[in-house]
Amino acid sequence: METLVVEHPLVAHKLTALRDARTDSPTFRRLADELVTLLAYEATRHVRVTGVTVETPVAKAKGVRLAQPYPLVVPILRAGLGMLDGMTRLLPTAEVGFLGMIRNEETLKAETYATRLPDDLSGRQVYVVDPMLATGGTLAAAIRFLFDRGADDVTALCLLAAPEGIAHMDEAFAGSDRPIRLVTAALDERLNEHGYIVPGLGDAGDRLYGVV
Ligand SMILES: O=P(O)(O)OC[C@H]1O[C@H](OP(=O)(O)OP(=O)(O)O)[C@H](O)[C@@H]1O
Ligand SMILES: O=c1cc[nH]c(=O)[nH]1
Ligand SMILES: [Mg+2]
Repeated sequence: METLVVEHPLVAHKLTALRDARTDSPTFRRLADELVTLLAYEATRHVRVTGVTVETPVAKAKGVRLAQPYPLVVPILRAGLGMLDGMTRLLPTAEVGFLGMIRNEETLKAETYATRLPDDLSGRQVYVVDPMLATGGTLAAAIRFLFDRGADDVTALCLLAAPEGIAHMDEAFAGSDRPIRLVTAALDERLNEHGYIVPGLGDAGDRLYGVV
């Protein structure tokens, strides 16, 4: 997996405020949204475009527009929903599919409880959004699901990643001929004994939407 840690003072500033345990849910949601916009700029560097010519008021100009089929954005519920609006603001013509997944907090295995995606993703470029890459079990299962439906190019955007999760992804997709990219605002130190990212930001879903 090709990993990009976005190093930018505004990203670092917003991420620091996001990590702060005193940050309330409304502020957390706003910061997550703003961070996605900054990450999406880097994450869409490989978005497929096609050449076009337009007429300016002065002359013809060569340019590009997004190629069809348009990209698919897939938030992993629940926490990934906090990154959806920021992504579609930058890619307004993208379609949106949904994957509901929850990590069993005892086994740390990901369980899928909802899927709402096109059956055929052949030739589709997909952007998966989920704030946390911890053990990597959730993201690996999500990408397997997308590959099974034919997706041929996947970029994951997350706010925080753990080295263990990246290693898991590299192992799970070793030898895959389909590109997988990860764009993250930070690579943290490690996981703790409960599978939480350290220093992390706690449970992203709970901080966005409240404890369930
Ligand atoms: O890399 P992993 O070890 O699989 O963990 C990461 C997953 O955990 C969190 O979701 P969670 O299961 O808490 O669900 P939620 O979004 O409903 O809170 C997070 O949003 C990821 O989906
Ligand atoms: O640190 C973590 C790990 C998994 N899921 C979260 O929300 N936070
Ligand atoms: Mg959670």
